[in-house]
Amino acid sequence: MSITSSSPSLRRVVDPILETVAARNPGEPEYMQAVHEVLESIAPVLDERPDYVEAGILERLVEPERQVVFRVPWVDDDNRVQVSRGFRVQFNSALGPYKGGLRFHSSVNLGIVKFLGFEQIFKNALTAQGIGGAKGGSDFDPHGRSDGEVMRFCQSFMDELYRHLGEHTDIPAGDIGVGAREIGYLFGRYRKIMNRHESGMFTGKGVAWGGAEVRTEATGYGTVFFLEQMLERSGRAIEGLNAVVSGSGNVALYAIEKIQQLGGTAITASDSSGYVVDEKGIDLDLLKQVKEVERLRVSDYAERRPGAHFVRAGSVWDVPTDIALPCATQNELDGAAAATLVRQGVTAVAEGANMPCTPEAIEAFRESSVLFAPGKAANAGGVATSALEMSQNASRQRWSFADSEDRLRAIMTSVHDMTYESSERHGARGDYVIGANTASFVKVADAMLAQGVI
Ligand SMILES: NC(=O)C1=CN([C@@H]2O[C@H](COP(=O)(O)OP(=O)(O)OC[C@H]3O[C@@H](n4cnc5c(N)ncnc54)[C@H](O)[C@@H]3O)[C@@H](O)[C@H]2O)C=CC1
Ligand SMILES: O=C(O)CCC(=O)C(=O)O
Repeated sequence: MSITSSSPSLRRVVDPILETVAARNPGEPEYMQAVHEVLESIAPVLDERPDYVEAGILERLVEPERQVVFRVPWVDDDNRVQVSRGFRVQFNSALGPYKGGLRFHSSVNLGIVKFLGFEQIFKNALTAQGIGGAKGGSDFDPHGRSDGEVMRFCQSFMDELYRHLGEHTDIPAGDIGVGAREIGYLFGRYRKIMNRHESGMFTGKGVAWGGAEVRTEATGYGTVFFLEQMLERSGRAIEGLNAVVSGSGNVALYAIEKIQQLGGTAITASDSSGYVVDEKGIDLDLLKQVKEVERLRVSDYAERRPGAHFVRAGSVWDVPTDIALPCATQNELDGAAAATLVRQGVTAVAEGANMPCTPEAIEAFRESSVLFAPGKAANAGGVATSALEMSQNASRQRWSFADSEDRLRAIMTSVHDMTYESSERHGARGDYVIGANTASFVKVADAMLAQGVI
């Protein structure tokens, strides 16, 4: 269901907003895509709640509360000055302090950060952990850079960003290109500048210095927990099924781990150079060694693993599978790839990455009744566990791995149920896109309504 099938009066509400967003944010197709998806999904809510429209909730939602763009100068190993660009978009704090990751990748620009920040508002609402939405990052790419270069870049990045952060203001975490090493350097610089060990101002920290058990695993595990719930609702289970996974970073690795723990077989992993197929099931220890420790390519995995093969051309979505888990990056699974997956009998798709499926791909899954879990629901386990990290920091407690995993599983079950129930309530049972967008939008809109025009 989309608003395009709804009344002309609703189109009169949404179309001018989409036009304004397009005019105000030229050259930001990913941001437009994210806004379209949400606004086109919430027609049933707007129908019931004209007060949201009258209070200008939509117009306010699509305009970030604050956007910071800044220069990040740093010195490379050849003693040359490099200048990167830094971003933080503090999108919406109606539900709690700004919360969302930092991405370091050459493709990062303001539009990418805005699409991620916009998605984060709704994802964070679904976790029910009292966190607002934000995202940030830089066009600096850590790949191929020495530890010293990464450290100097992170320190310079924090030299500006620190003034916008704080445990009650804005709490960053990792995303593409920002893992344990980068978080260490960023946190260290903040601590030095502020002269205080403010644990709750960053999540994803090392467990020995304020980090939470399971945060590393949480996004991948959470995606699989959501998938498990979705399959269970239709009388199926992960056990015995094959999964095709894209990516080989944080989300992909731990999605693979949980699939294998639940009796499924994850048979692929990928990076920007190509993908590996390993019909016996990915050897996770080897993949972690190659990607996390040695920071090499998936082709190196294939070279060391008997029976696995590396494919440079084509797409990981060409591999026949029961389950597809896009865990790499935005728009990595398009309409043609979706058609191939459907033709080859895919049962369920869960987005570990943010917006990895194009609108055409989502439409193809809907038309074929493939179970489809949108990222803002399926990958909410990462940020939810970040909120658990903040709770532990505030109360100076430490929860065990098992306890933290139980809490993550309970949150993902609740995200699933909330999403499913909202899809039912809005006349689209089992459509998790409608369910996630309507359930989260209502939470944010109610908070904005209660807090007045600010
Ligand atoms: N880390 C987290 O807690 C969360 C991450 N996400 C999303 O999950 C996705 C992956 O993030 P992480 O695993 O954290 O990052 P990462 O940096 O650990 O891994 C990213 C992976 O994607 C691959 N990749 C990047 N660009 C690619 C391209 N153009 N083609 C093919 N592969 C490509 C990289 O090779 C790498 O394997 C992103 O969309 C991110 O926004 C979503 C929720 C939370
Ligand atoms: O853990 C966090 O604060 C943010 C994770 C994130 O960036 C995401 O959910 O996309």
